[in-house]
Amino acid sequence: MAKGKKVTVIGTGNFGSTVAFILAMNGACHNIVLLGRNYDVAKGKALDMSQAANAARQHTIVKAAKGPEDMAASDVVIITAGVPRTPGMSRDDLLVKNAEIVKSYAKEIKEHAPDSIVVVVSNPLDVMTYVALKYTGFPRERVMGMAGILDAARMAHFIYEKLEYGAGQIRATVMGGHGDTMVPLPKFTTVAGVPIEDLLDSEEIGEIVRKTRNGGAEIVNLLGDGSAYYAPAKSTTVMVEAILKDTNQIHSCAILLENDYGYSGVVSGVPVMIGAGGAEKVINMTLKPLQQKRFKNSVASVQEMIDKLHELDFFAELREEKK
Ligand SMILES: NC(=O)C1=CN([C@@H]2O[C@H](COP(=O)(O)OP(=O)(O)OC[C@H]3O[C@@H](n4cnc5c(N)ncnc54)[C@H](O)[C@@H]3O)[C@@H](O)[C@H]2O)C=CC1
Ligand SMILES: O=C([O-])CC(=O)C(=O)O
Repeated sequence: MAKGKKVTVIGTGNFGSTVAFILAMNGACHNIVLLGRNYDVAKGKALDMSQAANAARQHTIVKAAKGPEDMAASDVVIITAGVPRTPGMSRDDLLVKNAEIVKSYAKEIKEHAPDSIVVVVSNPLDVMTYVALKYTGFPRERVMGMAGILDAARMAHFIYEKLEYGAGQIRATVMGGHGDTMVPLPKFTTVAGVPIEDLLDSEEIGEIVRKTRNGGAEIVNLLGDGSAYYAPAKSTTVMVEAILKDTNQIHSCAILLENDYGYSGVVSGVPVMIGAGGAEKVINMTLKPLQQKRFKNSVASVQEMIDKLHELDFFAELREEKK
């Protein structure tokens, strides 16, 4: 257990509750704070999770926040508040509504947990990470979005479905934005070190890439009234534990690009070394021309949404602050 460590989870819906529950079950930290819109619901869930931690022989304490000030001294703050999509919608359709929600919480984090590392999960993920970055004013190392670990886990699942062996040994890589233009990278994907191109033909790999891109929508269509949360929550705890335990592991995360892969000023998913300081280093891999083209396309779709927010004068408050 990371002694004395504190994690605040904002949003007590499916994603927020599940991520907090997994952290409590793993004994990843001493204190978890649930900050939701309804105090009684947050308190009920916090009590339930604290009792589960006892059953699991962990001494993590989960508490409900009475207000945003209770996130003070958090090492990590996870933003899960936001509306999920329903069948027929794309993640991008959530842009304006969720940008307002993430902005309001980013301002609270800036005020009450100024030294924390922020992990964003609300969708559309890359733009929400950008919004959190701007409205906390934190350096890029301390504001990351979670998606690449989830998308890679989905790709690994689809590879296993096809191969019927290698479960737990599949290392998939997905870069780019967490949307329809994400970039699964079969060339950087192996099973126990064996490249998947030696195990599957190009048609089979093409099908895996398509299924990975559609992985979130497939679950949205099946659930009918919300989106996936078990794999997303587990993937988020991988990032949070890498921070709390200072592992220096490399994971694909959404981060502000600053002269990375030829881009600056836009958020996208790239391999990042994660440690106690957050995103301590962006790993620049050499992409082939087709991979570069797909990454460019993905970056452009995130940039379009950032531009749309600028058109709506969403960042006006920041201009006022600077004056
Ligand atoms: N990054 C990723 O890979 C993934 C991202 N997501 C995203 O995570 C977010 C949360 O998903 P779920 O927990 O499943 O949804 P949910 O509907 O179960 O919970 C949403 C939470 O946001 C809060 N919320 C909603 N409107 C709010 C408002 N106006 N102000 C303050 N809080 C508000 C709700 O009170 C609730 O706590 C969604 O935006 C979803 O698209 C979901 C899965 C994967
Ligand atoms: O599909 C969605 O809307 C939720 C999400 O981001 C995912 O599960 O990948």
